[in-house]
Amino acid sequence: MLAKVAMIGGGSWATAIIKMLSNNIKEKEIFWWMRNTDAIEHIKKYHHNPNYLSAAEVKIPETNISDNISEIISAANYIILNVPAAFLKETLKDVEPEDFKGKKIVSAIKGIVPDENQIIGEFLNEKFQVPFEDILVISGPCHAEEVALEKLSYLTIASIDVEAATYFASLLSTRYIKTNVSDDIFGTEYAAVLKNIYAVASGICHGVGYGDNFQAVLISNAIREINRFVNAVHPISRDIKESAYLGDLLVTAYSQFSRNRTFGNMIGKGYTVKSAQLEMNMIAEGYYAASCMHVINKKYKVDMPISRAVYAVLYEKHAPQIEMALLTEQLS
Ligand SMILES: NC(=O)C1=CN([C@@H]2O[C@H](COP(=O)(O)OP(=O)(O)OC[C@H]3O[C@@H](n4cnc5c(N)ncnc54)[C@H](OP(=O)(O)O)[C@@H]3O)[C@@H](O)[C@H]2O)C=CC1
Ligand SMILES: O=C(CO)COP(=O)(O)O
Repeated sequence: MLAKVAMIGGGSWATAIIKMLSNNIKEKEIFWWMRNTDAIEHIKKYHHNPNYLSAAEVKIPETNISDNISEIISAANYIILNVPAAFLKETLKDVEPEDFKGKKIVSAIKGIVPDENQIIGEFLNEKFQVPFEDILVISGPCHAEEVALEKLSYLTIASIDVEAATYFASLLSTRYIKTNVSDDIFGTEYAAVLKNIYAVASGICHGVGYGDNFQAVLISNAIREINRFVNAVHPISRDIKESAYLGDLLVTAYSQFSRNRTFGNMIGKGYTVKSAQLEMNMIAEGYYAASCMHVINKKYKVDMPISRAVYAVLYEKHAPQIEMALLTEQLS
């Protein structure tokens, strides 16, 4: 059966995945939903997304592109959700559980749905009755900007249905994209959410003046926090050093392209949350995740000093300089 893939979202990661899908040689039909009608007209006319990855001139092929989400979802059998988690409920407000029935729903989102405090898989399962077997997750250390430049990158596709994950991975692989497959949807999602908080921490530390030596200690502690948390939520045998976990943490904490690190750096330098968000024009998921994880961890009570420190800076207005100094006393 010919794969029909729908992309829901019009940001940088959506644009990068559209590029992968269109550079991949397997025959497929691509459908694309975004809310911005001016961008839709621009893409139809000039084959570039005017607002995201525009500097790299990512070429968009002839695509079925529309702002009618129901039409786009009904046309496809693989639906990639790719808006920041904070906007997922609004994006899917006119979508019914019936619309997702019999389709594979792929989350490319690395975030938690606010208010619900659920990872995307749990949210889809509870609100749209999508069986867990029909949920796929795209993760791994991979910035959209490097995809645009065709720099070698590795993605992990996770699903309980490993055969579906393997097939979907085969639609993404290209000369510059290699893929791994995993069955750990819960660990993969939570690790991707948490690394955004640690990338914010990394940026804050850089912003207040800590150097590479401390950064290495921070990230060594961060991977242990991730390990403790995913083991508490979903205790299976996994190697936390795999690229979907440790690799994603490293790239987000260190890369010049990371939205979360950039956001944290501004906070460390004294910007308010509002002004940092306005300056960026892109979404740092770690900001929302810090609050959601604070709530979720009330249930699990995992020791997470870095996550707690980021929450204190972003939501309790603690001074970054003081909060990070207190944190240094808790790391080893
Ligand atoms: N960028 C990357 O390298 C990677 C991102 N991800 C994940 O992909 C997901 C999407 O992020 P990314 O593509 O980077 O996002 P961007 O910051 O590039 O784009 C933001 C997106 O959010 C939309 N948006 C902004 N405000 C609203 C709103 N109020 N209501 C509805 N939609 C809104 C924008 O639409 P509009 O343009 O119309 O304003 C745009 O589509 C995130 O979960 C991220 O963690 C995962 C791996 C890599
Ligand atoms: O998940 C990512 C890279 O793997 C993207 O991280 P940022 O949102 O911080 O850029």
